[in-house]
Amino acid sequence: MSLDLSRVRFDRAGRTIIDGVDATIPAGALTALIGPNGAGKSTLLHLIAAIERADAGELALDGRSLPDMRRRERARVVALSEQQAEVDAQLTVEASVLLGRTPHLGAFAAPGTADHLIVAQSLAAVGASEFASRPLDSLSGGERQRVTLARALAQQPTLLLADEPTNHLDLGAQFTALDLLAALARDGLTVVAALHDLSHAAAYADHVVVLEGGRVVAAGAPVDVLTAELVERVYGVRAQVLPHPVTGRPLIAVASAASAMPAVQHASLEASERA
Ligand SMILES: Nc1ncnc2c1ncn2[C@@H]1O[C@H](COP(=O)(O)OP(=O)(O)OP(=O)(O)O)[C@@H](O)[C@H]1O
Repeated sequence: MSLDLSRVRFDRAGRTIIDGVDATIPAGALTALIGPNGAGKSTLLHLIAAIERADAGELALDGRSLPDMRRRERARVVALSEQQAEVDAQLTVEASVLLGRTPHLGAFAAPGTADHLIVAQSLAAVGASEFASRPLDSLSGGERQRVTLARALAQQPTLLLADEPTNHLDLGAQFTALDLLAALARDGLTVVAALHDLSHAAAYADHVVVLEGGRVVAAGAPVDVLTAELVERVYGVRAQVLPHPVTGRPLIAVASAASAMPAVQHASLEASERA
């Protein structure tokens, strides 16, 4: 299901955080949402998931307004994977992932065998089966991250939003999570992942949307968007974009963050060199 954002605006505390976002997120593809800290990535995911309501604009999934959908119906089609502080830390991993089934259960209905099977499959998909019976608050950051993604998978959405899904994960687990998201997209799921690692975005995304200051400053195929010029302009970092030796996808090699340093820092460096 394709997602269309049109002139989306969101203000908070007197500031415009999302400032007229227009974007088309392709169906059955992995879209990377990238941009510097504070660009508005998490906020935009919250607006799509209707956790927050936009002050203006439209957010539509296959032509249907997401904010206007009934909550329960929306929860059957959209899942947001983010590390949530509010989930009861005493819950077991299994019970927490089972919460993902809630939108699919009838009123007052208990989860059935099929729901437990989906939970087990979701835990297996993220490599979290072995800690299924442990309380959430006994998990490491990376283990918790996997459980968070498993809960979103258990929701069996058609649109999966993942906020920094590789956060806290070790190198192998990062690629396992990205492989999983890419495989889900190939199977028809529309995936939007906020990512910080541009090489991850380049390696895995079919489409990239770059946010800066609450605005879309570039969007398109990774090879067209992730240029050295864009990296320097948006992140203030000098980089070389090389072809990955195996995949040929862009690989962002950072040569220097010098252009990101404030002038005062240069001055103090020079002073310390003279001393
Ligand atoms: N409750 C709030 N009150 C005021 N400003 C807020 C609030 N929540 C977020 N913001 C501001 O909105 C802007 C966008 O924040 P958001 O978390 O969406 O950015 P992000 O791109 O996800 O950043 P990061 O990469 O650091 O996670 C930031 O400037 C942030 O300070």
